[in-house]
Amino acid sequence: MSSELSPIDKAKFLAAKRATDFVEDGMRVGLGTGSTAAWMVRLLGERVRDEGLKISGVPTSARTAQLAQEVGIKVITLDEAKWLDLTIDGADEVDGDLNLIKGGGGALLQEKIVATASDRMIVIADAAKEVEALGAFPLPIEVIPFGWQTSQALVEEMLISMDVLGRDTTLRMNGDAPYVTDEGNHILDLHLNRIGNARELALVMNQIPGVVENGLFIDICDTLVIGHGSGRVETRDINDGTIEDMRLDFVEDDNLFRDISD
Ligand SMILES: O=C[C@H](O)[C@H](O)[C@H](O)COP(=O)(O)O
Repeated sequence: MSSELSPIDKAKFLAAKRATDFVEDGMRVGLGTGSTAAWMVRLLGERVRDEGLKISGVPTSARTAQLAQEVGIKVITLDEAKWLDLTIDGADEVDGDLNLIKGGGGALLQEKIVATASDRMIVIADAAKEVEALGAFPLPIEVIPFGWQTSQALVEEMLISMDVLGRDTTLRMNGDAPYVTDEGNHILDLHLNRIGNARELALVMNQIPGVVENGLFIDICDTLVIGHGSGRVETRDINDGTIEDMRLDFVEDDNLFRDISD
């Protein structure tokens, strides 16, 4: 079965596997969204089943909630958890300071709330997600449906006033209809190419009426786990500066690899 996995899927799996080592009995864990995070949820489900690991999971989307329940993780709400020990999530881009673009899968709002309410955020990714400067991946901006075109115009005006080079903004679609997030909102994707000052842009975007949240995660990620198709896994922690470089065996497990599509 593993031979059917592409190197990029192996990389995602291995990053997820290393990150689950940080999960301990009794923890309240934020469960991210996306194809990489889905591996992590499945691996935690294995540990719950095989080792009797006792954790409570706070999912960051309806689809992660469903997967977590399917694999036997106890699911609670953020309000029940109040504060989390750890959140593990994927990312669309990560720079050298561990700042991120997230929201390619539309879950940025819940993801940012959950990650911010955690003692530690671990991001898991394949090596292709590492960039020198954020922005090649379109930046998602979640807007409320009411007056979204006005919000879009205000976003574009703001980009001009900030001298941002790429200013093309598009409404994310789901077939013929606008994409709708779990919170009932829409998403504008900003095609910026390269973001000069991500910190400033993140603050400014959230001042625009109608904007609920943006996909820039600044100073939120503590630890980055990068997987490679070769089996190499790098773990970098921004707080203590540690870097770990290891190799993990890729273990075939039919149960694990079934139904991993997200
Ligand atoms: O909204 C989606 C999330 O931010 C994901 O974590 C992000 O898009 C990465 O997803 P994937 O692991 O599928 O590349």
